[in-house]
Amino acid sequence: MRTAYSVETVRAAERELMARLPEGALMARAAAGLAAVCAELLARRRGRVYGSRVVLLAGPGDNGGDALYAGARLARRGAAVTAVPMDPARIHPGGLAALRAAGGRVAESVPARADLVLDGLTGIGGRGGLRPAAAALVERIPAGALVVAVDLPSGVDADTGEVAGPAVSADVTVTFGAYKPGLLIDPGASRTGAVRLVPIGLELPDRAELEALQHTDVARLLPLPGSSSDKYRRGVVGVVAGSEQYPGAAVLAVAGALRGGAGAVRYVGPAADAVLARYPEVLVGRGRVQAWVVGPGLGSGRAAEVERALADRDVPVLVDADGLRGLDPEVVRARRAATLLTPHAGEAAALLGVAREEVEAGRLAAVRGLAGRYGAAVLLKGATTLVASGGVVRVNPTGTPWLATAGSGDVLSGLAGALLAGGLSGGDAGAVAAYLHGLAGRFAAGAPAAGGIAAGGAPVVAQEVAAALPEAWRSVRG
Ligand SMILES: NC(=O)C1=CN([C@@H]2O[C@H](COP(=O)(O)OP(=O)(O)OC[C@H]3O[C@@H](n4cnc5c(N)ncnc54)[C@H](OP(=O)(O)O)[C@@H]3O)[C@@H](O)[C@H]2O)[C@@H](O)CC1
Ligand SMILES: [K+]
Repeated sequence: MRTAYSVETVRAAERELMARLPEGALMARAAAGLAAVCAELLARRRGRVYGSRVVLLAGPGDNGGDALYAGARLARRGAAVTAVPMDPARIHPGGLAALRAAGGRVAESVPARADLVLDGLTGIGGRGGLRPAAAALVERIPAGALVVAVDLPSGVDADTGEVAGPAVSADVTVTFGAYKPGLLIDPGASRTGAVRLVPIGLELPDRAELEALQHTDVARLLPLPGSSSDKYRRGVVGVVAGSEQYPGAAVLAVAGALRGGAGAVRYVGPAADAVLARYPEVLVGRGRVQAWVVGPGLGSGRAAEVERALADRDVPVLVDADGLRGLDPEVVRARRAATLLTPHAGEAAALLGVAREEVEAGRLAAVRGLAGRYGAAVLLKGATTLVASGGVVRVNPTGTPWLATAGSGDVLSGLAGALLAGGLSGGDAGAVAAYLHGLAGRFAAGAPAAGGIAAGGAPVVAQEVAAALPEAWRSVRG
């Protein structure tokens, strides 16, 4: 499990550790780790550190101090290091002295050429969008320079990933002691480049503010058939989806459910012919199920079917797409079995009564808000999909922009429904489904399976994502 901790938690751990260590020891650890990553990047780019041009954007706080101490280490290895303070009257005194002693210099403006720029303007002490003096330095970062963010890209909110105004876009982010939520959640996550964690000895609580499942966590959660399993024990998923206008949504939700390990899928709705033509194994009509999936492609005027599924209070229900329209929090709160809501930003905005942009800018607050309001698990789709339930938020690390394609969400609904039917809680079903769905998207696109938002690959269609789900299962199970 990858975990991310809030600024408050990191600061508390830092205080506890500092009390036991000589002054400056923590910053020295951070700077040593930061300099080592920079040296590695310079060696890869230029063959050596000696003679490379390094620029430090130095803010007034300890983030600037980290950059200055790391710069001093690089200067001692023969790099030409220039620090540019955001405010010449406020620069970390110890860091400045160390840099000068190592032969580094200070300039008022950003040099026109650089191999590497260290962004030490603001770290976990940054608030809101960058102030004009900081933004002016960021604008002058020379083209072609590698940008390494110190702790986090300046202008990104460490706790939420919100970006209010100008912010740095880094190639690499070197973060200290713990991941911060803002490094894993968009829009901040798309500013970090590759994230490298430098351990500095912080002792952190077991419960993190944000979690990201890894292969082994998903493998542990996957419901697998045992020797005594029959199709009912593996779980029957009821899919209430599709309409005359959108029969494809039914086919894709059914595809996701079948590939999600359901023992059987029961289809209810007007698209039975289309479903059966593709999947003759599907049962048609109402009957006993272990989980319902309601909403994909329903169109309007079908609220009664959504209410009927939710009224079955002891059967888990996933509500997606058209099923989310006007969803009553009281009805959901009254349920005993798991409820998983899977909105995209627009649907989440409608449920919260805010603008879509507000959800996109504050995804963490939105997913928490919805989970709290409905007393349910909520999966907020997006480039970094978030799943909130019972006070825990998980961010999906396997997403790929190729999944932003028509019908991809229908496959996800069926998949998560099958996991609910297999006995997973709403939060686990959502997080595991997002993980497998992201991996399948990457496999279908021919993109790398690991790493941040994968850039490689080619366009995919939703059917291919469903078809790649078995490969995702196999890769997770190892
Ligand atoms: N915690 C740890 O374990 C360790 C922490 N370490 C390091 O310390 C960093 C935290 O340092 P920090 O607390 O000094 O805050 P920091 O991020 O430098 O920013 C504060 C300064 O920025 C300014 N400022 C604020 N907003 C701004 C804006 N929008 N635009 C422009 N300026 C803005 C603000 O100005 P003021 O409000 O005072 O006018 C203040 O002067 C942390 O990220 C890590 O790098 C490591 O060395 C060791 C282990
Ligand atoms: K920074």
